[in-house]
Amino acid sequence: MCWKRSGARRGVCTRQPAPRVRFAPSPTGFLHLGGLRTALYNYLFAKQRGGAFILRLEDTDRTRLVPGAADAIEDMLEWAGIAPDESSRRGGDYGPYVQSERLPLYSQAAASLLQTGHAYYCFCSNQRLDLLKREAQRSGHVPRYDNRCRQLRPEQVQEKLARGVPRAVRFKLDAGAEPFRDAIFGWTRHEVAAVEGDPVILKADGFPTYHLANVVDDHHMRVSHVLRGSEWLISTAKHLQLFRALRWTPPVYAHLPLLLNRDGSKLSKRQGDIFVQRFREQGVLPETLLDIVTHAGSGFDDNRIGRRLDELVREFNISKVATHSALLDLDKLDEFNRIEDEEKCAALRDELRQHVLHTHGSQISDRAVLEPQYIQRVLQLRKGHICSLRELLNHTYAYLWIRPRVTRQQLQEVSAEAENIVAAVIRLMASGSSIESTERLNAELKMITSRLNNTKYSGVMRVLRLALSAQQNFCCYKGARRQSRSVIVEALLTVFSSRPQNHLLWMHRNR
Ligand SMILES: Nc1ncnc2c1ncn2[C@@H]1O[C@H](COP(=O)(O)OP(=O)(O)OP(=O)(O)O)[C@@H](O)[C@H]1O
Repeated sequence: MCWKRSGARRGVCTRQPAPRVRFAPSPTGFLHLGGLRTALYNYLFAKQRGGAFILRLEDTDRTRLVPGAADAIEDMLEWAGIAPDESSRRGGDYGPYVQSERLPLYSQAAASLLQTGHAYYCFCSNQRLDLLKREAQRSGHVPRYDNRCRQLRPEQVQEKLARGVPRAVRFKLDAGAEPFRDAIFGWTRHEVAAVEGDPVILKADGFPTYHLANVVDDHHMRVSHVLRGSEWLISTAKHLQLFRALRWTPPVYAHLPLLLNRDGSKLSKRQGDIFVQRFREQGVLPETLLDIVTHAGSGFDDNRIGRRLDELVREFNISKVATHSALLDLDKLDEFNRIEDEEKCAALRDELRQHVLHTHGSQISDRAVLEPQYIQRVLQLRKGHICSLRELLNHTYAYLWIRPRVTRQQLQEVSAEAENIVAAVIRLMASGSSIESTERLNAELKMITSRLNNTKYSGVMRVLRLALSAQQNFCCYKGARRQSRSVIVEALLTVFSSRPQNHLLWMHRNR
């Protein structure tokens, strides 16, 4: 392999075929940040080598299915910019991409294992299995199946089958353990038969368990590399035994460290506050979430933030993925969540438009604020200042979308020259001068100030601030309460350059 970890035998780096990697969540809940990171690393690994990123839904645990979760998982991958190349939505040559639609493949594999003597029918009732479990717990042992049905003679099996006794299929675990080399954890060895009873691979309802379905699908979908959470490391010995028994070549395994909550517990679907969807609803930017999850872990030469997706693809280095789990630091969210470049702004336009419509809908009298150029302008001017799109919807920024309610009297209370200031600015706008930069606008406003009697630049700013926003102060971003003139100039510039019917003009006509 070209990406051997240190300690592994150095081999000749031969050209590898493009990898096929899969992200295989169960739709038992929505995508959370831990799942997002595992999906991202699969994506990065595939894209870096010109391979395919596959989404396979593991929905064999029918009791825990959450309606809508399957679609929502793919929606969130798309939103994060890491859409799969193959999935049930996108299609592909190796479908179906949902396990419940692949049942015949699992029955065939189970039948083949039964035939070659690697599996057997288990007729044990749930009551017996419960009893075993309770006895083990009472005596302080880890519960495990006692492999009783392994000992059934062929005629006993036939008799039970003929009577229609409910049965599962169990895989015969080999004693002993062959080591295998995990691409992240290095050489690993686990004597699974010493601690576990023979696992069920096909349940009485005809559905496979995770172990069989995983192996069968990875084989038939030609998955070359499995990058999954490290909670599966211990099961890998079992999966390799299944591959061997079925005479199939296993994929390369790479177990990724888990993302943990502050209290050290694994992020899980049962914890709504870390759902990707939740962050999206709060207006958090997709790039920010990718930053957060990559920053928490490892896999890069350095831990800088603000990488674009193509940079993540280029810079991802699987040999740098650590084996220890990482704590998720959501306090970093603000730091990460800045709109940094124009490319990202463009992608966010539609989303912001939806948010604006949703928040201010009926109050919007000036439809030009919904035009892409205007929204783009707002994003460009606010980039670097806001932490999330949602901030652009709170009252501080309402002036960007709806007309502020300010009366002539209120303006006059701020300055006796209010009337003249507004009139001069409106003349400037009407003159058709192209004012594209804050510097230029600043200069013009200073010029206006110099023509007024007894009014300082700060007085002009106060009037304009009130006229534009109905606010005495601008609080421009979380944690930084500023009354900065440049903010007023910027706001004015936004209104100036992109809104045909701007507030000042409107006020002038309707006072
Ligand atoms: N906290 C986590 N950190 C990193 N990867 C994770 C984390 N949780 C799950 N994964 C990985 O994401 C993939 C999809 O996981 P899955 O859909 O089973 O989510 P889950 O949170 O483990 O589910 P559940 O909470 O129901 O156990 C798996 O490869 C899994 O190992």
